[in-house]
Amino acid sequence: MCSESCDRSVLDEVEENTNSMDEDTISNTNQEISPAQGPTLPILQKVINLSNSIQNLKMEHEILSNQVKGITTDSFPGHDVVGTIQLLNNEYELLKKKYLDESSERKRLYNEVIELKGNIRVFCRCRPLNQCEVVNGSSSVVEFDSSQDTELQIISSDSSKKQFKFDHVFRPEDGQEVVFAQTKPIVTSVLDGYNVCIFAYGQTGTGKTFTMEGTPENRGVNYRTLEELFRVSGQRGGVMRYELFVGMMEVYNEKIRDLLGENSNRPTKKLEIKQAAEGTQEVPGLVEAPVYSTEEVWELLKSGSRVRSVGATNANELSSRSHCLLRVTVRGTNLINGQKTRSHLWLVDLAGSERVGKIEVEGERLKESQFINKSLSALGDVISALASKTGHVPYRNSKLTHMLQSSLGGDCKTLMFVQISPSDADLGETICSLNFASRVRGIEGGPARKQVDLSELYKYKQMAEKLKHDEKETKKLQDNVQSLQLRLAAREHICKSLQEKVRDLENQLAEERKTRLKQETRAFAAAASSRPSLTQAAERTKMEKKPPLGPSKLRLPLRRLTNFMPPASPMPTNRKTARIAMAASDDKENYPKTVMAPPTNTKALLKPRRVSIAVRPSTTTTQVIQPKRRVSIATLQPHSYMTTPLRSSASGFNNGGTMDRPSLVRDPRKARYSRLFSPLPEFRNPSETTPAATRSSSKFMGSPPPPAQAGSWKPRHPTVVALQRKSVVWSPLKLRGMQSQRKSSLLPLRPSALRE
Ligand SMILES: Nc1ncnc2c1ncn2[C@@H]1O[C@H](COP(=O)(O)OP(=O)(O)OP(=O)(O)O)[C@@H](O)[C@H]1O
Repeated sequence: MCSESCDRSVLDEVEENTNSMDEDTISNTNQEISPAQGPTLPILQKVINLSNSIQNLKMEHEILSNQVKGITTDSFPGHDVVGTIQLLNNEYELLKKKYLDESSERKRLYNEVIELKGNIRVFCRCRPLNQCEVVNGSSSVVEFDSSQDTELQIISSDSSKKQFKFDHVFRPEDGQEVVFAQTKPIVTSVLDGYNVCIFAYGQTGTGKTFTMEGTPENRGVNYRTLEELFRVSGQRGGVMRYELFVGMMEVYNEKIRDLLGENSNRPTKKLEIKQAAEGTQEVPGLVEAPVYSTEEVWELLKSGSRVRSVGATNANELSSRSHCLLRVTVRGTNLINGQKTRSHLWLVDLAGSERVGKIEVEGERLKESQFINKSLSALGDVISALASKTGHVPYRNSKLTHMLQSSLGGDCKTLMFVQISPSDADLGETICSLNFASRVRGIEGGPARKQVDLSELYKYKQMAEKLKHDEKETKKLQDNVQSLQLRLAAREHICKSLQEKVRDLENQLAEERKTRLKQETRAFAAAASSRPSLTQAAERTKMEKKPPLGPSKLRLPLRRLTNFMPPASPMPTNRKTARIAMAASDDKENYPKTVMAPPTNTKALLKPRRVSIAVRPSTTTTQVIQPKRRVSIATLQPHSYMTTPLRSSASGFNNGGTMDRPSLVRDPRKARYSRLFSPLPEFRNPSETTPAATRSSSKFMGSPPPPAQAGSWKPRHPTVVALQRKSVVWSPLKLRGMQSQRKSSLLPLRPSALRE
C-alpha cells in the first residue's frame, strides 16, 4: 500500500513539474518577448497554438484509445451472436425439411382421399326444363332425394322408379359455382403433377357445353378451372413455379382441328396423334399458348369456341357437331428441391349422343351424327374394357379415345359429367346415358400416378445411357492400350534379346572367320611348297581362294533372318563361279560370255571345298524350291535327291571329298553358311594330311569318312555334333533355344565336352 501511494505521489509530482515546466517555458518565452523584439511575437503565438493543438490531439488520442479498447471487447458480435445465427440457420434448414415432408404428406393424403372417392368419378347434372318443354307441357321424370346428393330416381312410363347412384348429383337449380365446388379438388390435382381428364357426356341439348364452357354470365368449368389454377399457383409461389399452356382442338368427322391455330392467318394444318418418346400422346404442330392471367384464358376460350363446328338440329339450335378438347399443360418446378412435373388437364365437351332418327338429320348432319356416334361408341368400348379389366383397351379405335389414352383410366384422375334432361320426352335417352355413366363409375381405376416431367426424365435417361456407353468404350480402349503396352514391352524384350543374340553370333562368326583364315593361309602355304610350278599354284589360288567375307555379309539382316532359300538359277550366276569360270578361260574381256557358258571342265573347277551348299530336289529348273526351315545347310544338286552335309559322303561324294556329279551350281549365300560350318584345324580328321584332303574336309564340316567307315565315324566339330543330334533350323528362335542350352554352340567345344 505504502509503495503504491508513494509511486502515485511521485507520478503526480512529475506531472506537476512537467506542467509547471511547460507553463514556465511559456512564461519565460513571454518574458523574452519584449516590444523591442517585435517579429518574435507571432512565432510565439504560433508555438502556443501548436502546443494547444498537441494537447487536444493527445486528449483525442486518449479518447480513441479507450474507444478501441471498448470495440475489441464489446462492439463486435461475440461468439454467442455467431452461435445464435448458426442455430437459426440450422433451425431454418430443419423447418424447410419439415415443410417439404409435410407438403408431400399433404399431397399423399389428399390423393388418398381422392382415391378413396375413386379416381374415376361420375357427377350427374340435370338441366331444368327449357321453355319449349314447359310450353309443350312436358313433365319431369327425375326425382331427387332431398337428404341425398348422390342419388336420383327416374320415373318410367309405367310409374316404376329406377334409382341411380353417382358421386354427386346436381339438381336443375344448382348453379355453376356449386358444380365447380365439387370439381375443384380434382382440378387442382393437376398442379400436384397428376393427369386429369374431365368430360361431359350426354344427349344433345342437355347442357354439356353449358357445364364446360358456360356463358359470360355463368362461366363454366373450363374458365373456372384455369382461374383456380392461377389462384393456387399464386398461393404456392414461394415453393413452386408453374407455367401454364393452353391448347384447344376439336375432333370433327374423325379429323383433328386446331381451334387456336385456326384464328391465325396460317392455312389449316392436318394434325395427327403421335406417340412421344416418353410414351405420351402428342399432337405435333398443335398451338399451345402460354397463359398468365384469367383474362387471357377467357379470350382464348372465346376465340376457340367461335370456330368450333356447330349446327342447328331440331334438338339444339346450336348443337356441337364435334368433340371439343381443351388441354391445359402444367409445368411445375419445385423451388426447394428442383423436382419438375409436367401434367395435362383435359376438359372435354363431347358431341351429343343422339338418335339419328329422332333428331331427323340428313345429308352433312347425318354424316356428322354417324361420326359422333361412332366415336362415342368407341369411348363406350374403352370404358367397358377398363371396367372389365381386359388386357387390351381399344384406345385407337377413334381419334377421341386415342387422344385421351394417357388421361383415361389407368394412372390418372377422371371425372365424367353425365348430363340429363328432365323431360319425359327424353326418358329413353336419359336412361341410356345414366346406364352408360353407371358403367363408367364401376371402373376400378388404379392409383393415380404423379407425372414427373417425362421429357426431362427421358433426356436424363439418354444422357445416362450415353455416359454408360462412353464409359464402356473408354474401358475397352484402356484395356486395348494396356494390352498393346504389354505387347510392346514383350516385343521390346524379345527384340533386345535377339539383338544380344545377334551380337553374340557376330562375335562367333568373327572368331570363326579368323580361325578359318588362319587355316586357309596355312593350307595355301603348304600347297605352294608342294607344287612345283608357281604359276599352277597361282592359278589354283585364283580358283580356290575365296576372299574373306566382307563385314556386311557376315550376318543376315536382323528381322529378315529366315530359312527361305530362293529358287536356284539354272545358270551359275554367283560371283564365285563366275570368277572361277573367268580364271579358267583366262580372258577377262569374254567374261559375260564365259558366265553364260560355263567351262566344260567343271569337274576340275568344282573340285574345291564348298560344294555342299544347296540342294535342288528336282532336275527341272522351272521348279521352285519352297522355303524350308531345315535346309540351312544343303547342296544344290541337279539330281533327284536332297542331301545334307552328313549324308552327302554316303551318296554324292567320293572318298576324296570331290563330287561325282557332273555339274554343280553354287549359291554364294549357302556357301557362306557352308564356310561357317567348316571344321576347325584342330578337329580335322588326322588321316587327312594333304592340302587336298584339308580342302575336301573343310567342305563338309569334318568330311565324313567313306561309306564303309560311316558307321564308325564320329563328328568332332560341335556344330556337326549339334546337327547330328538335332536337325538344324536356321532361325534366330532356334538359335536362341540352342544358345539357352549352351550359349556359344558355334564355338569350339571344350575338350571335356567333346569327349562327351
Ligand atoms: N343447368 C342449366 N341451367 C340453365 N340452362 C341450361 C342448363 N343446362 C343447359 N342449359 C341451356 O340448354 C341449352 C342447351 O345447352 P347446351 O348447348 O349446353 O347443350 P349440349 O349438351 O352442349 O348440346 P349439344 O350436344 O347439341 O352441343 C342452352 O341454351 C343452355 O343455356
